[in-house]
Amino acid sequence: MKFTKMHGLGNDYVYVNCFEEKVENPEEVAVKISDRHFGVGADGLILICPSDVADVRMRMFNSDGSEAQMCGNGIRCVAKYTFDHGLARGDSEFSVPGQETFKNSLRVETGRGILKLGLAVGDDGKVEKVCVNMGQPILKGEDIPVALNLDEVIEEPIEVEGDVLRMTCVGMGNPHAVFFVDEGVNSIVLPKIGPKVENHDLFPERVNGHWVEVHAPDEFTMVTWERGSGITMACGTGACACGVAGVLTGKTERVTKAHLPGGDLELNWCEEDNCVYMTGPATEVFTGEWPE
Ligand SMILES: N[C@@H](CCC[C@H](N)C(=O)O)C(=O)O
Repeated sequence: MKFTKMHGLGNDYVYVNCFEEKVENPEEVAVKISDRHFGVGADGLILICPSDVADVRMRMFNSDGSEAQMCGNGIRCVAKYTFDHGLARGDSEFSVPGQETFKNSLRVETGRGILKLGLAVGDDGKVEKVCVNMGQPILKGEDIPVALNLDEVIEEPIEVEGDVLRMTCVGMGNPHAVFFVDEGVNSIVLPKIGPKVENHDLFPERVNGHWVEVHAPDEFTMVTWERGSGITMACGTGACACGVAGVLTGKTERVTKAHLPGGDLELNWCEEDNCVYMTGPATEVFTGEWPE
């Protein structure tokens, strides 16, 4: 099986072009191929497949083999692969209301529907940066899902190992719980608290957990424990959820820069269409062949 290793801000996945390859058991392959000692090493597996309704369809599997609805860093890499490898031409325009216009765009079918993306193409004809319309955030408790019968889950208490924390929950197709911390994100012991939050009874489908330090209304730093993959260097859907949580709690403005361990993302929860726009890089690292 031919594969391509790609990353978005260090959130790395093994990508398989399913226009050419067939992956019989992606859940099992994801676990084996993601292993950093016995496999290729990645946060998971992403399949780029033909679609009847969009340019391509993506399926993403965490390193524990679970399938997630969406991956923000992954979709930027899917767009780069699709354009750079000629799977689609992407020759129509894409614009962010009242902001940038991109000459090239793509439509990607995901577990949360069809998402549109604008491509910034460099002088070498390859995609350098991608802006994704991540859709409208999901705020109702049961839709995220969180086991709380609330229209919005803002600064609600959650007990973790005897401590009562305050969480704001946002769905970006997949579920996110955001914790604002005053004492800096380095004070968070992710391997200890991450699994407790991910598997807490309040989250029927588990959850991605993020800890956020706000520096200014337009700037924050975040660290992440991802559902199904643990600590990652970046989480795109998570950054969008943190941007939305910042607005809901009155801590940030709608346009923000998120600092993640692997680099920065630009976020815009646009008032005009209620959609979240996320802009960041996508990088191809190497190609290889997996024997199984
Ligand atoms: N790294 C991703 C999110 C991947 C899926 C997540 N772990 C989940 O299970 O929901 C991103 O960049 O959004």
